Amino acid sequence: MTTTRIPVAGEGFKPYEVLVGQGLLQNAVGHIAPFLKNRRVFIITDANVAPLHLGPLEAQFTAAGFTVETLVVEAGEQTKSWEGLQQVTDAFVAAGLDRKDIVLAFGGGVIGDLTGFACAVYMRGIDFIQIPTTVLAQVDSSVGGKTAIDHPQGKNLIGAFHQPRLVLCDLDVLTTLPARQIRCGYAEIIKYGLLGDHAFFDWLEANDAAVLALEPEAIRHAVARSVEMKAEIVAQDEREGGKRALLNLGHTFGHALEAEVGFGDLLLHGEAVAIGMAQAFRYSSATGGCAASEAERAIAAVRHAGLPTAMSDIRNAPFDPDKLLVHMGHDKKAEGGTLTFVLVEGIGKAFVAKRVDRQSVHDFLVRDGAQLQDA
Ligand SMILES: NC(=O)c1ccc[n+]([C@@H]2O[C@H](COP(=O)([O-])OP(=O)(O)OC[C@H]3O[C@@H](n4cnc5c(N)ncnc54)[C@H](O)[C@@H]3O)[C@@H](O)[C@H]2O)c1
Ligand SMILES: O=C(O)C(=O)C[C@@H](O)[C@H](O)[C@H](O)COP(=O)(O)O
Ligand SMILES: [Zn+2]
Repeated sequence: MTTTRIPVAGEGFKPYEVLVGQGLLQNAVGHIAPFLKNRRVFIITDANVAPLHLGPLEAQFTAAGFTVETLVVEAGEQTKSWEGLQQVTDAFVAAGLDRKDIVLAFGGGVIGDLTGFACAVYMRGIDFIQIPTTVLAQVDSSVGGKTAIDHPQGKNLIGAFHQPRLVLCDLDVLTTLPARQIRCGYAEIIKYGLLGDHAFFDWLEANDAAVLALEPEAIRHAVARSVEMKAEIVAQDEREGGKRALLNLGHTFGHALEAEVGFGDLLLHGEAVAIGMAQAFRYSSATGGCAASEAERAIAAVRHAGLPTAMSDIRNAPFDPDKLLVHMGHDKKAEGGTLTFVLVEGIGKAFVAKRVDRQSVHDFLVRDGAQLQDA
């Protein structure tokens, strides 16, 4: 299989490439060495990835004469926190990293977001390279430079835009992922079809089983097409002044659910996005913007992949609509106290809707299964 190279270039940042293919990590030093100014690398990974994949990566750099230092953090969303950030930056200080050093974020989206943010603020900015090891991180979080930690009131509330210098998506590392995590990545993959590429959605409808089974050609196409779409949008609007918000389809609803359950294994990000996308289609259909048949088809495709599509699919449902609305008020797309949502006219036709009526969202949430606290 050949390696696909996708350029990411925009006005406000240094261009970089996303490499997608098999066996990339077997030549990690070859890909990464051109970016190293000091003869050392600092790797951040988590406690699940380390025993599975860290050894060969460290050994390669050591054999090539580089000093390798590694920090292994706890796995899971809870690590995208002030404590997680403190742990990482303390390790940078202890290692004496300087502005010529490069950090490797070796893990899923949690590691990429946390490492990227630590690199954005340490010494006011040092370089990092993304080596995403989950489907979700390969198709989405490793590309585009959004880095952050969570706040109890809202997802990714403390963060920075900080682009990586290179992204290495080695499809081979995905084979050790649990099925639930592959499905989470699929949620962000189908998001691209739903927001702006009907042909990709059609292809996914026909090939979801092959993608979820990580069949080589299917997963390669799914990752490459997703990255291509993200790169195209980020190139036009790195700081989310307009079009980039489309990548947030399902996230205003989904992030509120994640915050409400307290950011943990009960509801993973991809699952929250899956429910959120279904809600965006149902809300758009209920308010007359999208044909019911389109909404049904979109939601059926998400459900067919084994993803949740309703709040009642979450174990500790029901949710209080007022509490969800408080979280939505902390969404980064909100403006002057008004809510912004990504809504749809149909499959592949998402748009940004500003000043969405709060009461209509409240009523929708109740119809969609949220329950008033005193009811
Ligand atoms: N920055 C962005 O643009 C962006 C985009 C989408 C999502 N995100 C963020 O990404 C995070 C979710 O990322 P995620 O789904 O990758 O979660 P994650 O980083 O928690 O990884 C999921 C799980 O898989 C394990 N894992 C990782 N690689 C593995 C492998 N190869 N084999 C076996 N296990 C492995 C991890 O240890 C973890 O338990 C969320 O915090 C979300 O907000 C950010
Ligand atoms: O890259 C983007 O832009 C996205 O919105 C991608 C999302 O999948 C991702 O979850 C992102 O972290 C959400 O950003 P936020 O600004 O809503 O926190
Ligand atoms: Zn997301």
